[in-house]
Amino acid sequence: MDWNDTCWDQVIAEMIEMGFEYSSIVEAIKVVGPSTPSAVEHILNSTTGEASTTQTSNSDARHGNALKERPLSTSRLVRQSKIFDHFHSNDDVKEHKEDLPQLAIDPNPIVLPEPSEAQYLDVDCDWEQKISNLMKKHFGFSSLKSFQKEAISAWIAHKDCLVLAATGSGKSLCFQIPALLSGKVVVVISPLISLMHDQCLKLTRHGISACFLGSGQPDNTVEQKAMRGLYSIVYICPETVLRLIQPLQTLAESRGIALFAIDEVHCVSKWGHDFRPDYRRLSVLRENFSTSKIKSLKFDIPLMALTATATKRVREDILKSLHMSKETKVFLTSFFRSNLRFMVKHSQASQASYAKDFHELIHVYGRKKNIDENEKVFISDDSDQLSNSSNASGISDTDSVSPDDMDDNQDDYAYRDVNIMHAGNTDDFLTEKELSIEFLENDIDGFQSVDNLDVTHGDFCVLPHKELELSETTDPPKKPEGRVKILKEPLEQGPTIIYVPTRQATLRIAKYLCKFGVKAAAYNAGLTKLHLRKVHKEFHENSLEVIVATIAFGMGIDKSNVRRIIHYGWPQSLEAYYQEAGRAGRDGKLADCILYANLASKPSLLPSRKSEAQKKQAYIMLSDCFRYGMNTSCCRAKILVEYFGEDFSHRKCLLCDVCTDGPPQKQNLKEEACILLQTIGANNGCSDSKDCLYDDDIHFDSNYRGPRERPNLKMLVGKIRQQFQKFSTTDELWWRGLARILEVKGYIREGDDKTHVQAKYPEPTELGWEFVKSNEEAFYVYPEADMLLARNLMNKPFSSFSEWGKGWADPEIRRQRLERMGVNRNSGMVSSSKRKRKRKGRKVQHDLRTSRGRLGAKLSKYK
Ligand SMILES: Nc1ncnc2c1ncn2[C@@H]1O[C@H](COP(=O)(O)OP(=O)(O)OP(=O)(O)O)[C@@H](O)[C@H]1O
Ligand SMILES: [Mg+2]
Repeated sequence: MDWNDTCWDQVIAEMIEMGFEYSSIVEAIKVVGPSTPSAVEHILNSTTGEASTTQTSNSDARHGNALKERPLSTSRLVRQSKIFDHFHSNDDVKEHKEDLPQLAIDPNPIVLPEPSEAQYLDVDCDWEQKISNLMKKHFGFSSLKSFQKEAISAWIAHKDCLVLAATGSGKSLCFQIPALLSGKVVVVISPLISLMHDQCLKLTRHGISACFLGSGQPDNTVEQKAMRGLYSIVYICPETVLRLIQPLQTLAESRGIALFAIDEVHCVSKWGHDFRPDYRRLSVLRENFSTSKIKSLKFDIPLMALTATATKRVREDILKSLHMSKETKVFLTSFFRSNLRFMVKHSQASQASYAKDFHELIHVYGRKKNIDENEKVFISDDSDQLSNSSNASGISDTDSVSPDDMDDNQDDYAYRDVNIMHAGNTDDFLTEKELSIEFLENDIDGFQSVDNLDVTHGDFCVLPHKELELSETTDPPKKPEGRVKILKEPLEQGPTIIYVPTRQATLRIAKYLCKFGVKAAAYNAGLTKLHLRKVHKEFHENSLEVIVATIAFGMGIDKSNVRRIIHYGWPQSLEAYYQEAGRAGRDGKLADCILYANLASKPSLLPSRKSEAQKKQAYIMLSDCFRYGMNTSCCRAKILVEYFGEDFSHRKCLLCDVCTDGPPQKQNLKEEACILLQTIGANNGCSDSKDCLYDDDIHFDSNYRGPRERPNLKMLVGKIRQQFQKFSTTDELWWRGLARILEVKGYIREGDDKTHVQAKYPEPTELGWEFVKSNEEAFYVYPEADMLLARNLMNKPFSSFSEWGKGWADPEIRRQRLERMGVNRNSGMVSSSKRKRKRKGRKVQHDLRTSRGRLGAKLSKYK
């Protein structure tokens, strides 16, 4: 035989993993040669479907019942074998060894406890050692992290489990190991095709057969093969699972399904940051893969749900929505990532601020000042495609914003990529082959020479985080030596991901960086899949330095050495922010997570088709994010992990900007707080405010009926400026910050029936009035980011608002302004829809005037 041994070994190893018998494999290879697909086809299509069974029975005699009950033919439905049926006994392996000395067979064959024992599995049992060997063989590391151990124990005990562990902590291993251990198929439900690609590539590289099914998989033979049990791990998008229930049931009865893993399971919940309605329908898994539905099953097929970002409410929703068992084990690990350095920086986050904000990046990566023609290709071709694709779908990045989705400020919003999988028809440039799993598998050749693709397997605890346990009262905190050393160390080399809210921004920033010799590329769902795949590949190969992406890039993407995650513009939630920031520093080394946001402007909700309840929730999440940005006094990592319900009360990260720069000086704002509360009360017709000093200069309808007629914060600040000389040049921004502090203290609340990122139509609470009346002299607080910003603005001759505040004394100016604000002396405030109509009318008039003007100018030429 002239085939070389390595080839043989590889094919045999792959096929044993798929669940085929050694003897059948050898027979098949003798006929078709050492090619896995051909050998698989041969076995499955062979008229001796029985042949394999016959051989199986021969080998059964040698291997015992365990192997006998592993079916190879889909036509033969047998009872679901136990998980342990698939572990080889020592004898089995010895026999294999004798037959095939060259084959790298696990020297420590797996012997698992009896199923009865497994119900109460002791983690010190031998199975851990077996897993360790498998891990060493496939992944190059040998010990499970404790949450992985627990999740696998739950699976062995046939229990459902919910795994909540930090980004990059190794959740995938929890469902990969069951595939290796049991010889059955693990079905992984995953939301993004890019993520499925990524994981399949990695698994294949580690010698584990895997495929993905879904809209991005044009090769329909892959689906058939998967349903016949030819892949150990099958990634499926939720829509496809719903379509494939029946074939999956057949698979469960033939080769067997070890587990349904629902990755990124926060997508199930409406209260999460990335709700996908199809995920919610995954309760079909419990209904259709239970002992009551499939008679040959002895246990319901376990569900394993995994995510890095789920609040308590989301967790509860997941358990309920997926109909997970009442005995579901919930494994919660720390969300804290001790090597991530969080920072927030004020920026317009627009083209005007690129030079200032990307100065450092250019310094790190840039090589030249002139545009290199080669580097232009990263973006130039696709910018045309982008405009085509967005026009074709009728969505322009900025046009699709609905005014209803806006809060006061309308800064960074636009159409946002929702899901690369649903991104429309951008496949035109891709051949079928290029999207097939075979192509993906071939792709790994390109990766093999790249050291860095294979992530290092560092735990995140490499930084001395024990030292983080500090007393909050130490002010300034004592910085332990280990941490100080880390702070002084420069960031190691590695790529950067910049997250932006719009597709246009991806292109603009990538282009800008390329100009300075940075190897940058844009990534958004409007670009062709060809481009996206190229970006992925180059990112993994380390030939790209910066990726400028929308949310389409990243979820679950595992690259060890990402050194910076920059968010350029407000994220929509802390869940999304932490999920994206979690791409950084997976090697355990120091990495930066910087949020550049316009701290002078409230973030807006991006347009989407959300129900009222969802929109309300989205505003709450946006508000949390806004407050994270405004915070100046609390460790950022603490805010983030506590957001997910973790107790971090006596700890600080000592890396973030707040920990390192320290909070600003506390200020006594008793007077200002009382004035604000009383002004609010006076304008809310509140009886407690009768003894206030302010006459109601802006006459709102005294018979106002509903909360919508309340003055908003901006107007209230106008009143304060007008009535108090000492505050006449203060900035609205500053008062906005104070109002937020009062809201957090419970002194004011939202008077509107809508949810806003902070109280927009504030009204005082009982507690607020008590505070005003109290004899407490002082009200010391840390000024928030917008207050500090306003203070800087006030150092200038006039801030925009102080200019605005100045004219209020003049009755005519006041009248005009009130009119512009939509306040009618007789009827109170006009409704927002009236205001909108008015604005529209004004715009039409303006357009008419300008076109008339232009026409006039043209005509005048001919006079
Ligand atoms: N027990 C372990 N020991 C060492 N490294 C591990 C271990 N388990 C997993 N890893 C490594 O951790 C890295 C991250 O794993 P994985 O992609 O599963 O993270 P994740 O928790 O799914 O993250 P995300 O939430 O971002 O999807 C992988 O490169 C993996 O090889
Ligand atoms: Mg993952």
